[in-house]
Amino acid sequence: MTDRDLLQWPCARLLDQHPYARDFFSACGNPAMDRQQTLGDFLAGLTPDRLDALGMDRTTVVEQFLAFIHQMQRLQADRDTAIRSVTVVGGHDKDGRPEDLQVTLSAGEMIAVVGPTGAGKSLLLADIESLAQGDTPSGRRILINDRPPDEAQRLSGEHRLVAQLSQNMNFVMDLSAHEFLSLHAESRLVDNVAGVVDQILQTAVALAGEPFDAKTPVTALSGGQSRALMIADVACLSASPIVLIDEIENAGVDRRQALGLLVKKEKIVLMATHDPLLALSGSRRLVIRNGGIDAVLDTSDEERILLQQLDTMDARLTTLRNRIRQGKRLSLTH
Ligand SMILES: Nc1ncnc2c1ncn2[C@@H]1O[C@H](COP(=O)(O)OP(=O)(O)OP(=O)(O)O)[C@@H](O)[C@H]1O
Repeated sequence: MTDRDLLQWPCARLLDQHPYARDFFSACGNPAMDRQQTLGDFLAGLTPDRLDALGMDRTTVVEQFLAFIHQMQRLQADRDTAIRSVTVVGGHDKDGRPEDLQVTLSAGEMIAVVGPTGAGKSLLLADIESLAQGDTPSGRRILINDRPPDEAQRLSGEHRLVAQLSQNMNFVMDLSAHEFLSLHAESRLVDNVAGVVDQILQTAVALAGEPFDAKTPVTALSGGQSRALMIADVACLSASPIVLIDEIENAGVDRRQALGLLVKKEKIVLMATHDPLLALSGSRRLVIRNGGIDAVLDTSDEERILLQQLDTMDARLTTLRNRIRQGKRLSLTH
């Protein structure tokens, strides 16, 4: 069916199948409607006064109506495909022994990925990023909302499911932070580009150890500032529901605040880290050994109490770090 076929539908059928069309009619001032009349006849019958009030000619009203229905259908389709869960179906470890488990991660959850160097943490993140289907060295399969992703989801560039924040961040464009974010916001077709850009900048400055100006070229940002900018960008602008973070501890950002931001946006956050503060902030941690998920540890009550103590220690360390940065002396009391 083409959009234009809608014009032949009786209004009753239209309202039944597209109830939101009522909003459009009420914007037209709810003119009297015969439910058996076709939509085309109804729109053709709008009086010149009504068209004047709408500020559109007859052709534009029809185009606007069809565009409105199309947009609403797209929004609904996006909502229906919202990511509620990601499931990792075990493959095998480096020796080919079966990885006999299935782990489901839910929206709004932060999960740490831990294990010694070379254990296979990055490969697990890469498996999720590529929505592996038994076609990577681990043989794992990834399910989205309990089902294998369709080919379009795997290949789509427009609706990327996964955003990856890697340790090495190199900007190659010579733009200011403000110009860079504006370009991104425009490409995402957001309504209020200036407002969104301001929000990202404020968040990034709050996250970064060292504040920076919107006019700073992105190539002049420090490692920590770049990461802060990208975390704020992913949280505020990216539609990707899954965020993979490969180590964050040396980034010089307020790390827990950064994670809280992503989790609040109902994203699924997976992070390779050995920092106890971050690992215990998650609901669970996946322990990787010899290429396989060896255990899934829930954060225990005792660990949550420990996390509060770590928070206090971290706050003290941050104060000391700031005093060092400001060239001050340290003392036993502050
Ligand atoms: N299940 C597996 N089967 C076969 N090869 C694997 C498996 N898991 C990991 N590998 C391989 O082992 C190597 C090390 O893995 P990876 O880089 O993921 O480790 P890592 O834990 O991220 O290491 P680091 O902490 O040093 O970054 C890679 O070449 C990876 O492809």
